[in-house]
Amino acid sequence: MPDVMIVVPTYDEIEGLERTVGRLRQSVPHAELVIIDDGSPDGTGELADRLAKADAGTLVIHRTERGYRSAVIEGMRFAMSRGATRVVVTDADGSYDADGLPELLAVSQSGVDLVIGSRFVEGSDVRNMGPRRRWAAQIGNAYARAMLSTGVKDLTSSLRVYRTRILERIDLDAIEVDAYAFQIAMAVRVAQAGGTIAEVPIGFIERAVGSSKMRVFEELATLGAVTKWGLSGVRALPKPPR
Ligand SMILES: Nc1nc2c(ncn2[C@@H]2O[C@H](COP(=O)(O)OP(=O)(O)O[C@H]3O[C@H](CO)[C@@H](O)[C@H](O)[C@@H]3O)[C@@H](O)[C@H]2O)c(=O)[nH]1
Repeated sequence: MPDVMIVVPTYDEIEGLERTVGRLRQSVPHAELVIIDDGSPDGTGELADRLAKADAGTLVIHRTERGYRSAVIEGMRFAMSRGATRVVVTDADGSYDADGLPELLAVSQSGVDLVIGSRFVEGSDVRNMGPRRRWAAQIGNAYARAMLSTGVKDLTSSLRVYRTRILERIDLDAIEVDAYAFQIAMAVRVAQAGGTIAEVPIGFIERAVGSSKMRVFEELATLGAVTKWGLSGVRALPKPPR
């Protein structure tokens, strides 16, 4: 029974997947890793099968539906069904530095319900992020912080460690937003469920292989969702970590 399950959603990530999985498995060898692939046309699913065949700690779920949010939620549920106490979620392109994961897990082990690998706190090391994406992320995060009255600096980071005890208290089916807004919604839900949240600085290098699946409308949809939540009184005031 794994204590930690790493969830890696994939769609057309054939170029970077093997390296990313290798680095994650090396960084946290005691964890299991599950790739959730949505029938990628580029053969990512077949590559995932080969990686799983070569390594008992790597697993694959093939889906016929498509979507980041539903893939991550499926991975979370799979982790819970296998008895994991912590779920790591990260991207397949290797942009979030796997070397930082043990530190995130140590903070999680100390009892924090959601540990965010943060690009925007002191000590983080962000490279190659073009000005448009950097500004979109920073302005979006500043807006969300103000609207939701939270001090969390990187609400949209997708390198996270959740304790399953907090996921069990969240109605995952009730989350309707996807992409960046999904990341923010999860932080809000953790806070509303009484969970603690901490940020840990990480290394981040903007993807060098493959391409982003998120579209500009996702950024606009995120601003719309944050505005709606903020105006209706939703707050993401996490309990400070003990
Ligand atoms: N299974 C599955 N995986 C998907 C899908 N869409 C995207 N993914 C996977 O989800 C991860 C993130 O998608 P990207 O396309 O790399 O997103 P991004 O635009 O680079 O945005 C990333 O950074 C943001 C913060 O700046 C994050 O908020 C966002 O979640 C993501 O990590 C990648 O591993 C990608 O293959 C999908 O429909 N299905």
